[in-house]
Amino acid sequence: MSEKIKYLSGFGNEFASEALDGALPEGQNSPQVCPYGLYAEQISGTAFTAPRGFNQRTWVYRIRPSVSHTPYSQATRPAALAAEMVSTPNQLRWSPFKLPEAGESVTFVQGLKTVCGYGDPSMRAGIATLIYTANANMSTQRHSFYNADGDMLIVPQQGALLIRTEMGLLRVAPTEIVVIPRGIKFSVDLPDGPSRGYICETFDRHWELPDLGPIGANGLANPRDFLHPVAAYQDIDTGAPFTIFTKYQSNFFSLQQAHSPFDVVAWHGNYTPYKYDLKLFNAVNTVTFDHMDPSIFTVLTVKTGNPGVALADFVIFPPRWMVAENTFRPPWFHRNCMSEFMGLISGGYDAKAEGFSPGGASLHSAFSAHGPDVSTFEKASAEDLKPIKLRPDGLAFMFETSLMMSVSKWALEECGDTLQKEYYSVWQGMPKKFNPNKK
Ligand SMILES: O=C(O)Cc1cc(O)ccc1O
Ligand SMILES: [Fe+2]
Repeated sequence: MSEKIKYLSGFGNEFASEALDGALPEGQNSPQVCPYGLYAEQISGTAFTAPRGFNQRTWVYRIRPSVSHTPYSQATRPAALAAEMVSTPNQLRWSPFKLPEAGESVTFVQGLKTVCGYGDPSMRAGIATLIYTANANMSTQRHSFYNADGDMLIVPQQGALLIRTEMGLLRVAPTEIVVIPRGIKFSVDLPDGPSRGYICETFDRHWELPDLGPIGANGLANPRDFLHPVAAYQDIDTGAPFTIFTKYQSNFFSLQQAHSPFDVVAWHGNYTPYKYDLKLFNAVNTVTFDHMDPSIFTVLTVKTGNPGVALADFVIFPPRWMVAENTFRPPWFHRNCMSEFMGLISGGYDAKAEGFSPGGASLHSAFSAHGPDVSTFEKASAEDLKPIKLRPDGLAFMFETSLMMSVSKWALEECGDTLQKEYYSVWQGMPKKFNPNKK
């Protein structure tokens, strides 16, 4: 795969793409006979009757209709995916999640592990935070996957992902993210070898750009920087069968078919995977004083019906200038009704002097206190407040949810010493500074 992959840019657009000239029917979706003998198929990502501004569907024109397959059968679910969950309000932190051992072969789907979450995809309510660690290509095994339960916002931390989807190809490297909406089939290869990353799975609605309010018409993640695939099809119906895995009601099923599921020659619509490079995020923040709420760094959001309350916010902490005067610049001590899962793509993070490493994670659940560790507090209370460029190599992110998440048994017990049992100690020994005689 050496040639450059092409993309269509925009957010929420009606796109149209054809890999063969004239493969898209003109002026209608389902003609009596489609060009080139293709089958027309609609993929609906919202209810047929969703209001226009929310309605998402794509028409695909494919070599065979998706329904030409043998029955689904129960498949083995990856052991740490959607398994047993435990309730705990403890502040938790994990060292970098371990990559597969050299002798193991683990694909992206086989390497999915639930860290925390809450809800039920059957009720279309909830969220899950997953980690993937993988070292094997899905395409060589003719494996693909679709998630009937939720959209997946994938944050690669180590290694690029070459993702073949029904709508075409995407290459997604660390600093980029990709959203695969529910129901869309995809297969992941690992051109850089062993790979790791984070996933926010949302069981309701879809990701949107946040409103900008007084910021105005531009800023944060700009719509034109979101990239969608162009049609690219495989016409393969010989050799080994193709296996499609699906997660459906948190269970795993698989089906087999004799032809490639990536046989879409043309498509049009607004229900497609897309990627975005976080380096293009146009950060906005204070130019006077005080540390702003992290919502100022929201890249994408999944709303609830409750105004301003997100099922999930995807927030980043990018390299940026810090200029606030007379201000404690790192994140303050706080307790939040929302739950905060954080990951680190590269570099470091301004609230923690050490222990929060790229490929690791932390969870600060509803109302569990957290904030700067002792050494960060001491340093930031004494530092000279000249303008500084904060961590040119640092890229942290947060999945913030209004739900109270449980934590998987795997993340609490089975991932071994990855869980930092002494995390609480970073806040022990905060010196008493109070002196009623000195203001
Ligand atoms: O807890 C964290 O580190 C995330 C966070 C960052 C910030 O700048 C303000 C609040 C907040 O929860
Ligand atoms: Fe926080």
